[in-house]
Amino acid sequence: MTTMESLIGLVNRIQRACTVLGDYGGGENTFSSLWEALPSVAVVGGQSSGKSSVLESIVGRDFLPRGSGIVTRRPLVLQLHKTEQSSQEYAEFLHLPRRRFTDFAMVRKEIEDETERITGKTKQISPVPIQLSIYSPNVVNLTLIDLPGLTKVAVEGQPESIVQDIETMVRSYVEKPNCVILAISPANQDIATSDAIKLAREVDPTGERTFGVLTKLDLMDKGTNSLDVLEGRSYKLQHPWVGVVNRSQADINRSVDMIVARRKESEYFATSPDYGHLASKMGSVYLAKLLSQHLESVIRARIPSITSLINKSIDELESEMNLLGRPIALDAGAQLYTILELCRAFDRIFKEHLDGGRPGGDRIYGVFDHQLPAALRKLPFDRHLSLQNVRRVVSEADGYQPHLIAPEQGYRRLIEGSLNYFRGPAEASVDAVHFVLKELVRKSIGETQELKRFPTLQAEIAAAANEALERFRDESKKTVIRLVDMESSYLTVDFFRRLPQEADKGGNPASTTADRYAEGHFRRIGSNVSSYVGMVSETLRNTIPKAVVYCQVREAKQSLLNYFYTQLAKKEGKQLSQMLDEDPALMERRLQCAKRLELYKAARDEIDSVSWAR
Ligand SMILES: Nc1nc2c(ncn2[C@@H]2O[C@H](COP(=O)(O)OP(=O)(O)OP(=O)(O)O)[C@@H](O)[C@H]2O)c(=O)[nH]1
Repeated sequence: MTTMESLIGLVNRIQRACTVLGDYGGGENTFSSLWEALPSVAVVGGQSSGKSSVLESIVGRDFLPRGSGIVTRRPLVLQLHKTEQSSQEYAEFLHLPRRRFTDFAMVRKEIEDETERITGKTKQISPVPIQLSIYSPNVVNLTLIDLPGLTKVAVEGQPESIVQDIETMVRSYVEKPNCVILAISPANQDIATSDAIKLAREVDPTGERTFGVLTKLDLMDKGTNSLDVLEGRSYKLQHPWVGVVNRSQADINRSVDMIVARRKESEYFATSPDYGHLASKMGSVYLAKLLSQHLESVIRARIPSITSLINKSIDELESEMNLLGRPIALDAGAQLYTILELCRAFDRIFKEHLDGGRPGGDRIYGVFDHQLPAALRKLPFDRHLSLQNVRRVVSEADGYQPHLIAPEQGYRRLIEGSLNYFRGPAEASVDAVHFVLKELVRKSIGETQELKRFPTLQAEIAAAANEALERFRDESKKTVIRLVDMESSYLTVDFFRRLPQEADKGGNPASTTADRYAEGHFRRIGSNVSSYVGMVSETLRNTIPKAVVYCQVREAKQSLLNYFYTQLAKKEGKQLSQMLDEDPALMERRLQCAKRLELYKAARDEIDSVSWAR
């Protein structure tokens, strides 16, 4: 195989693989497009400019749909493969692998049918290409993309927007720097008004990648010629203009053979008084060779950047595949192992949140440092130990016999009443920490990359972790309530013994009985109780956090999933595989990544295997 054949063959193979994967440039696709990096030749021209005729004479076969209106409604990627002389000519569609078309009338029919399969009978256009390979001794290796003809008006049954839609589609091809533009203009029309040249001028102002083709030279008025165009004086391009003479409508109607038409075309130039001196550089056979050579040199120049795109894509895909993880094993043992691994991965992240490697654990300290003290400060002791209330409680406790020295019962009741208020903040601390832990579970599940693919297992782990947290919460509540109850069950005697004696304080030992019941007395009782309660509050402010950490935080760190593990051990293979039920979108993505990786690797091998003539 010559270098040229292998280079174009290389691009052809990569192109086919791209189409199979739905990569033909354009939006939606989340993968970088290899298609767009590949050089190609796009055929553009106004309606009836002779596009189909040029393509057919390059191929040496008629196989393109004909008719009035907009016939080409999907891009046709036409890959030409030169085969041994005298070998059988055939065509193959990518969407019908293994079916060889030897009858080119059937090829035409299939293009029509396949166009409609996507666009419906609505005469809409679609950017999804049809891919056709032709194997023939009469072609040169070349890939051409036939695009809908540029038009100015919509016709029967076609929406108004089609004019713009076609231009947009054609433009999307020709504006790519890798696209060689084959701009078809009819000779019997002023070149300045050519749709093809207008578009080419816009997207390729320097004319580096535009090949001008002038059709219908035979249809010019007698006595006029196109030498100004063909010799580059009317519109200058970097590449020489090529004139062609295709079959006329009458030839087509008489089904003049393409090979005969090619011969007639070369006779036309050879004997033409106007173009005779250009004969060797005119005609569709020459055009095909010129394009093939040019395409080859473009491909050669593009190979390094294609290679680096491929390598970059392979790296990206491989790291994505790593994130997506391997497909799951089928036997129960391996599945259990996988589940345990995933649980551990989650647990690790959860612990990092508590221990400070990740944020969130500090919010637990926030509960102890702010929420709890604030709640304790807000307890309504002022009201409970108001003069009025103290007087009421003490009197009620005394009954018919008022206390003589100190109101023992009254003190107890006031203290007990006060201590009851501590239940609220104690339970609230437990709940607050519970919610922090729950939130950390949620976060940790989200952050466990390995779990992303298993929504079912995610839900199971979340449920198990939350259940465990509930249990820890119940335990913790019991414990903090017990702390409060312990305070009421035995009062600190020393505190009261150390209180200054009533008599010492008054300064007047001869104080009257009336004095005893005076305001000052109750106020003192209130303030004594208040300082006792303050002392208890201080104690609880320190002990509640200890209880909460002991019952909830420490347990969560040590045994969040313990119960889940024992449940897991009892499960059967089927239940385990249900837990490892992957997100279908993810399975799809892995499949796509794998296919794409295969494509890129194959492309890389292809490139490696082509020996360069440097
Ligand atoms: N005499 C003569 N007729 C030509 C030549 N090129 C094209 N024609 C005729 O011009 C008409 C239009 O040619 P097509 O090849 O169908 O043009 P097209 O650009 O593909 O047209 P649409 O696909 O409909 O946009 C046909 O009747 C061809 O026979 C040529 O060089 N000489």
